[in-house]
Order: sequence, then structure tokens, then C-alpha cells
Amino acid sequence: MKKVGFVGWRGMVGSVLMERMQQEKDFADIEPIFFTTSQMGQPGPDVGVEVPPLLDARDIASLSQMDIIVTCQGGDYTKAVYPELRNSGWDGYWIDAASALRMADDALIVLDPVNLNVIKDGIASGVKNYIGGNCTVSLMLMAMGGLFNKGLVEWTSAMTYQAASGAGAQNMRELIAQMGAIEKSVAAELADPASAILDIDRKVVAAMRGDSFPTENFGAPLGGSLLPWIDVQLESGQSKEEWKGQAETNKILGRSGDTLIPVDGICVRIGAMRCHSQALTVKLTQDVPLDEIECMLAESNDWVRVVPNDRAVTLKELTPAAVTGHLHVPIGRLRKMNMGNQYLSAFTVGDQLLWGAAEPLRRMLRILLES
Ligand SMILES: NC(=O)C1=CN([C@@H]2O[C@H](COP(=O)(O)OP(=O)(O)OC[C@H]3O[C@@H](n4cnc5c(N)ncnc54)[C@H](OP(=O)(O)O)[C@@H]3O)[C@@H](O)[C@H]2O)C=CC1
Ligand SMILES: N[C@@H](CC(=O)OP(=O)(O)O)C(=O)O
Repeated sequence: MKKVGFVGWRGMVGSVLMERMQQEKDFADIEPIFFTTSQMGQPGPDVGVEVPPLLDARDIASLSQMDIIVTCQGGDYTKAVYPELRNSGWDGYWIDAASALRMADDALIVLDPVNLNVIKDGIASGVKNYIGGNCTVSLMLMAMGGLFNKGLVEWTSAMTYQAASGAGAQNMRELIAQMGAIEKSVAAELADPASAILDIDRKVVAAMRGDSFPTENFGAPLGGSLLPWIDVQLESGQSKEEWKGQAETNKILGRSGDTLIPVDGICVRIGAMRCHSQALTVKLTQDVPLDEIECMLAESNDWVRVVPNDRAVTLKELTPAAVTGHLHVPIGRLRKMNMGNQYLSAFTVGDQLLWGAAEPLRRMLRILLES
């Protein structure tokens, strides 16, 4: 059995990965070894098979015993440990959730329901680094892969509504604390049906702008508001999150140069917990009837679900509250736009810790074990 080392398994993304691996009984097919940056020597997690005590995630000698390393520890860890490990002569497979190596020439971005051909070519040609994509990009492609892979997308604009979880566990807590602080600031008025709504509104805004409002992690109020900037600022005027849309989409699809598909938009943080949503405008390469588009989308993988463009069904099935914790990726609000028959609108929602982070890594491990 292959020795598989896990780093970052107790973080938020890592915990979701552990849960999914247990659900799919993946641990039965490997010899798992768990690493840590802070709890060396403590017992490993209960994953249904015996595991040795935790090893030091910075110890190159221990890491280099692994056939495969799966890390959800983050980019700083990757940047610190990966080069040293490779320089030591380690030739194993590196599977990583962090963005640090995504655009490297010797790495592929993995999303097998969309790019299994690219992954298989990579394995055959000796690629050793398989990196999970940005959550927004992966979720967009899980929903829209049918049209991209049929060459029907000339360009797309993705306007995103991204959940707090994308910024980390502390940010999820802060969002809830912000919502709690808002409620607390007007609890008495809410209990009184005769209180004036504009007084409530004034008090809410005062609370959100007050010094005691919890904003250490987001840097601004998110609950009751939104943040139209995610990640660092680039010279192009894009945020780094927006830049990833085109760069990663095309790398996943194995496109570059003349075949590159323009992707752009504005990435916005909203007060959802762990589902990213996106409003897409697609310029099609040709006028394809809507029913054919719906069929292509629905047939492209086992997880995408086309939601009819109907108000009641949309509000039941196409929201973060409905989708959180599920692997399926719904896409709806599909219609041709006023701009013309080659312009399609769509809205999609997906759990950013499942297909957005952990699931592509879990499946990449299986692909390597079965190859
Ligand atoms: N959050 C997201 O949406 C996405 C994140 N990623 C990537 O995954 C990386 C990890 O993200 P995320 O899982 O959110 O990070 P976390 O902050 O949840 O976990 C990272 C590490 O922090 C350490 N840690 C310290 N205290 C605790 C604690 N109380 N509970 C759990 N872990 C603790 C653990 O390392 P140790 O055991 O060594 O102490 C853990 O592996 C990111 O940096 C990013 O590169 C990728 C896609 C999406
Ligand atoms: N940036 C994403 C989360 C993330 O971790 O992205 P990446 O894996 O590309 O760094 C968000 O904030 O929603």
C-alpha cells in the first residue's frame, strides 16, 4: 500500500477532506501518516484505521518517506517546505490545496470531472504536482464545464457572491459575531411591533460603524453589508481573486495562446457561510437553443444540476442555504439575454469547501492510487 502523508488535516479544508475520505472509505486503500506543525508526538486522528503518532511536518527526512503527500496547510507551508523536499531528491506526488504552485509549469490544476484528460496526460508524462484550483473557478467549471468543453464559450463574465469560509475559519466566526452584534443593537426595538423601522435602521448602521463592531478579520462590516474586493490589488485594477478567473480556468482546460478564453468579473464577499455563488454572462460561440444548452450542462458530469428558470424552484434549490454541505452544483436562471441569442445568463451555487477545495484533492489521490 502507498504511504500517504497528510499535512493540514485538522484545519477547515483538511477536516472536510478527512470527512469525505472516511465517507468514501479511502483510508482502507492507503497507509496514512499524519503530520503537524504544532502537535508532534500526539496521537493521530481517528480515521478508522490505526495511525502512528503525529510527525513533524517540517522534517524533510520523514516527509521524504511518503509516496504521496496531500497538504491543506496553506501557501506559506508549501513555499517553505516544498522546494527543500524536492531539492532533497524526493520524487513522490504532491497534492496541494494552496495556490502557491498552481501556475507553475511543472504543476497541473486538478478538477477531474472537467479535465480528466489533462490529468491523465500529466500522469503519463511524469507530472508530480497536482494542485486544487481556486474555489470560485472550480465551482464555475463544475457548473459550466459542459459548455466550455464543447467549445461554446467565446468569453464569460463571472460576478461572484463569495462566502466567509473562503477567508478562513476566523472569518466565519466573525461574520456570525457581526450578525449577533447587529441583532443585539436593536433587540428591544425588534420586540416592539410598534417601533419605527427607520429608527431601527439608524441604530443598526450606528452599531456597524461603531468601534466595538467586530472587524479584526474582514477589516470592515460584512454582516448587513458586502465587500467588493477579495485578496490583494493588482496593477491591472483586478483583485487577485478576479485575476485567477481567467488564468486558472484556461490552465484547467489546457488552453493557452490563441485558444485562451477571456474570463473576467468582479469578486464580492457576501454574508454567506460556505457557499460561493456566481452570476455568469456568457457570450456563446454560436446561437444554441436553450433546451440544448440545458442538456449539455446537465450531462457534463454527475454533480451539476440544472434548475429550471422558475421562481419557486430557484428559491428552493439555488441558494447557499440549500446547497451547503452538498456535493451537487446547481446552475439555473438560464435564459438568453436582451443583448442577443448568443448571450446566455446563468447563476450557480456551490459548497466552496467540497468541490471548491477538498473534493478535487480527494479524487486526485484516488486517480493516482488507481493509475
Ligand atoms: N478556506 C478555503 O476556502 C480554502 C483554502 N485553501 C487552502 O487551504 C489552506 C488552509 O485553509 P484552512 O483549512 O481554511 O486553514 P485553517 O486555518 O483552518 O488550518 C490550517 C492549519 O492551522 C493549524 N491550526 C492551528 N490551530 C488550529 C485549530 N484550533 N483548529 C484547526 N487547525 C488549527 C493546523 O495545523 P497544525 O495541525 O499543523 O497545527 C491546520 O492545519 C489555505 O491556506 C489555502 O491555501 C484552498 C481552497 C479554499
Ligand atoms: N480566495 C478564496 C479562497 C481561497 O483560498 O482561494 P485560493 O485557494 O485561490 O487561495 C476566497 O476568498 O473565497
